[in-house]
Amino acid sequence: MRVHMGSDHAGYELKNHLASVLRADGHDVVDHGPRVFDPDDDYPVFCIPAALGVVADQGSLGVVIGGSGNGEQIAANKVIGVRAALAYDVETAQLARQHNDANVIAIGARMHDQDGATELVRTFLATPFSAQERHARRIQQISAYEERRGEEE
Ligand SMILES: O=C(CO)[C@H](O)[C@H](O)COP(=O)(O)O
Repeated sequence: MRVHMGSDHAGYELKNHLASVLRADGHDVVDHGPRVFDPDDDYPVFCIPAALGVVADQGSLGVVIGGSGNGEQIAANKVIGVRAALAYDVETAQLARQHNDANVIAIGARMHDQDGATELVRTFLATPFSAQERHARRIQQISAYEERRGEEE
């Protein structure tokens, strides 16, 4: 599977670690940066391109990483077609796929050790959407809102 990744300085080390783990697992990783560690860099610069990469690349998934994962999730969710979920344990990583058909996972590098974060990402990538009618219906309601965004409610 192709995996689009982006982070900021706080997620830089974990992003690089995950990129090599996922490549070893057989995934095709596209690294949207940062390419070098800069303690003053900003997550939207890298996480929005990663999210755009997911939307432009059908069947791919995304991983965005920062200190908490919050801003990275917010930035990714501004891209139309992205459903980014902040996963903080294995169950939220699973549910993000099963119930929400999330196409981007956000991870807080300051909240987990490398092995813990790796488990969350592997779980996310390996879990399919349940396709249950009630979940598909709710996702469709979000997509419909996205399409009419800016129009009067
Ligand atoms: O998690 C994040 C956004 O939600 C950022 O990684 C975090 O805010 C960066 O903090 P600092 O610039 O103090 O290292």
